[in-house]
Formats: sequence, C-alpha cells, structure tokens
Amino acid sequence: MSLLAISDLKVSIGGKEILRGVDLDLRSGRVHGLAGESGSGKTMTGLAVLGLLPHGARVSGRVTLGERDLLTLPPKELNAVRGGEIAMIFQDPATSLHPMLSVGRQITEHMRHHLGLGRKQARARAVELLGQVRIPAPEAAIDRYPHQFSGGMRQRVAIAIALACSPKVLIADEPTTALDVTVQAGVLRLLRGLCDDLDLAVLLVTHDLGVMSAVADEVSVMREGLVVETGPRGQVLRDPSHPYTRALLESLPGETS
Ligand SMILES: Nc1ncnc2c1ncn2[C@@H]1O[C@H](COP(=O)(O)OP(=O)(O)OP(=O)(O)O)[C@@H](O)[C@H]1O
Repeated sequence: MSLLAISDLKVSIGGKEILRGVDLDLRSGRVHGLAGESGSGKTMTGLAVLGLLPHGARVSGRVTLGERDLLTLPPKELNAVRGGEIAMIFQDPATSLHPMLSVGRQITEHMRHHLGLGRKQARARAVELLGQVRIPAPEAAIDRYPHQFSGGMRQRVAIAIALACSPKVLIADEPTTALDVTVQAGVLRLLRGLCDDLDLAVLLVTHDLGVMSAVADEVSVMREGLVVETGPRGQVLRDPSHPYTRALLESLPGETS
C-alpha cells in the first residue's frame, strides 16, 4: 500500500505548464527512483509535495499522506508535516547547511523546534544520528562546522538533519550529483540502508540512471512534466516500454543494471 500518493499533479508557473498530471506512489521501505532529463520536472515534483513551489505557482491534483491531502492542508499543519513526517535533502550540502552553525546546533534546533526536546536530550539524539549516518567519532563531530567536513560527510550531516524528526518519507534530490565519484557509492549505500532499517519511503530524484540502478526498487521516468514509464527497476532499466526510456538508456556509456 502506498504511503504517499501523488495523483494528477499539475503545476504551472506564469502560464507555463511545468507538471502536466504526475502520478507516483511511494511505499515504506522502498526507494523510488525518479529519472528524466534536465527540466523534465523532477525537482518541481519534490517541491510540490512539500508545498515549497516558487511564489505564484498554480497547483492542482492530490498528494495524499495517509488521510490528508497535502495540497489543501492549512499552512501550520503543512509546516508540521514538512521536516516532521517528510524531509528533503538537496544536491549541494554546502548550500543546504548553515556555514556559521555547528552541525550539532543544526540538528538539535530542528528537533527542539519540531519535537520540543530539551537541550541535553536533543544533543544525545544528535550524537546518535551522526553515528547512524556513519560520521566517525560523532561525540567530537557534533561541535564541528560544515566546512570542517568533506563533501560526502557534509551530505551525511544533511541526511542526519533530515532524519532528526524520524520522518516517514525522505525526498533526496540529486543527493550524490555534487559529490566526488569516490564517495557517491557510500552515500547511496547509506540511503539504501536507512530506507531498509527505518522503513522509510524514499523518493530518489536523479538524472543518473547508473545511480538509479544501484539503489532503486521502482523507477519512474519523467519527460516534459509527465511520468512516461513506471515499474520495477529491472523491468524499466532492462526492458523499457517507452521509447524515451530506451533513448535515455542508450545514451549511457556502459551497463546499467
Ligand atoms: N522558479 C521557477 N520559475 C519558473 N519556472 C521554473 C522555476 N524553476 C524551475 N522552472 C522550470 O520548471 C521546469 C522543471 O524544472 P525542474 O527543476 O523540476 O526540472 P528537473 O527535472 O528537476 O531538472 P534538473 O535535473 O535540471 O534539476 C523547467 O522548465 C524549469 O525551467
């Protein structure tokens, strides 16, 4: 059964149709890959789920989490869902983390705000989270600042912040694109492991079908604001039914699955 269901999601900005009726189902304990060329609407889909579309965007359709349609939720309730039940990580951890605050502060602020934890409790949980994302020596790492970590470690910190309130859904938008190839696999393995261990529903947005083939259970392919193909990874990547998916696969240099 789907945990988060997106149906007939349409978004237009300034009269331009960006999403033209997107359907996607996310399930707990599954990584759902969302592929497609640049500009196809992958990021907008993630932002629409979180109610973070650019000012002036018009949106219709349904985004249901349990009984609730997130598109019609009052701002206060949506705010509680965002960061609480649904979290997002972005491509570049250098820009999503605050440079002047220690990583511990960034994790604990989030928990104190959403969960109302006390300072000591929040710090203990932050150490635990840093361990969970495999940051070495978490007790010392908690007092460091983002620039004192490598790119891969910074993305792990961003993941720890995203997990702080025990979300059910994690939207990861190109989480390894800005990283050195040597650390990409480790971050993907971490995401896969967290999905399995925490029973998270993960939406993995990427233009990289190689990344997709490494971790996704299901794959959807977007083109020009529509999902043109959805299915189990093996089927979509080995035996695609849509010509656009075939063209994407043919543009890859090597084997994908
Ligand atoms: N703030 C904005 N205002 C108006 N149009 C926008 C805005 N941001 C993005 N768009 C347009 O929305 C469309 C979808 O963009 P989106 O970022 O979702 O694509 P994407 O598939 O994630 O691409 P990429 O892989 O390059 O991130 C594009 O045509 C883009 O030009």
